[in-house]
Amino acid sequence: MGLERLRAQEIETNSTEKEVIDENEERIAKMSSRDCRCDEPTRELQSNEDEVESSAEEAYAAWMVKHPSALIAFDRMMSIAKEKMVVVFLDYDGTLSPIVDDPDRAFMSDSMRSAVNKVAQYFPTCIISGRRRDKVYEFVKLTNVYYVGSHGMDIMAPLKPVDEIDSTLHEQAIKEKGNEGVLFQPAEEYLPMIEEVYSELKEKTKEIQGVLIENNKFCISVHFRRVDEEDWSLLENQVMDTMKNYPALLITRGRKVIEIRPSIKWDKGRALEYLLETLGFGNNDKTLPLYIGDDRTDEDAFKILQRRGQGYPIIVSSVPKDTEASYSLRDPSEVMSFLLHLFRWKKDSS
Ligand SMILES: O=P(O)(O)OC[C@H]1O[C@H](O[C@H]2O[C@H](CO)[C@@H](O)[C@H](O)[C@H]2O)[C@H](O)[C@@H](O)[C@@H]1O
Repeated sequence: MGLERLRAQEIETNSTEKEVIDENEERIAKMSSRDCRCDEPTRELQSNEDEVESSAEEAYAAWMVKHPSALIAFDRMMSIAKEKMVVVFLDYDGTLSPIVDDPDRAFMSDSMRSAVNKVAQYFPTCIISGRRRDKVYEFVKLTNVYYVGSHGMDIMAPLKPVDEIDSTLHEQAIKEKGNEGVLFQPAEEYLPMIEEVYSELKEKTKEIQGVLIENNKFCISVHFRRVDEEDWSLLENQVMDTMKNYPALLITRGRKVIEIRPSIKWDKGRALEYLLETLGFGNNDKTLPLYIGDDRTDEDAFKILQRRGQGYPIIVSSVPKDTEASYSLRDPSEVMSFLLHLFRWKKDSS
């Protein structure tokens, strides 16, 4: 059973990992016994706060019927994986690191880094982020994973194959694409325009307290998490006003962020597909891609997996959300538990 495996794994994990696993285990045990708790007689004097919390929990539980926990369903999910190559795709913000106020301080914990590293020892692993690729590397600092930045528009697969498993196809890809590794930047021609818009936006919004414009190379993030709510519409108007002059760029929304990017038909989903095909993991019968992400842009990747009927799209969310994902994890700590689970599953079976 999944939880037993988590327990057995404690011997090999450090204390922070163990605390996270304990907490998740307790939470999952509660979820599993939720039906019993619903049958308990309602206490007469329940505070409003308790009521709000319990209705939120009920809504979440109802949502989870459609998007079951990937921790609880782990054994079932992996029952088809034995003869296949699992390929792991991970979003960064909100998936490997918690959401924080300052985007420059969205650090990954050492225990999460260790979990990703363990997984990457066994499976080709790729981090796909909206951020610029070098920034994600600065946070993650692992040399055994692939990095994709700018919402899929900046792909770099390293020269050194991830473990021996994918070496033949990977080497072939390197041979075809050149010595620098597999570099693919479908929006290269937009670079000067992105630089121009970045400078204009910085200038235009400089009077608004708390705004942060992040240059993500092929995309721009306009953060308003630290902007006073009463200034949100002013900021929005200024962004829209600037963007009127750039019809070749597209505006999308993320978590307290307005994102600007080239309006080409390319996104995290296309990048996922490109990597699967280019690196030789495209065959449905032989590979099982897992994609874990929390944001709207990750939905593009979820859709691709659904369309291909291949692998598992897993959403990270602690609230019910409209999603194409089949499974869910509540937060980055559950992501870490899932990754350790995956590592242990492979270690045990090899
Ligand atoms: O694709 P991702 O790796 O999830 O990147 C999406 C955006 O993430 C970052 O912004 C978000 O996280 C910040 C740090 O926790 C938070 O302050 C912000 O409000 C969130 O929107 C990143 O800064 C953006 O550039 C990425 O596009």
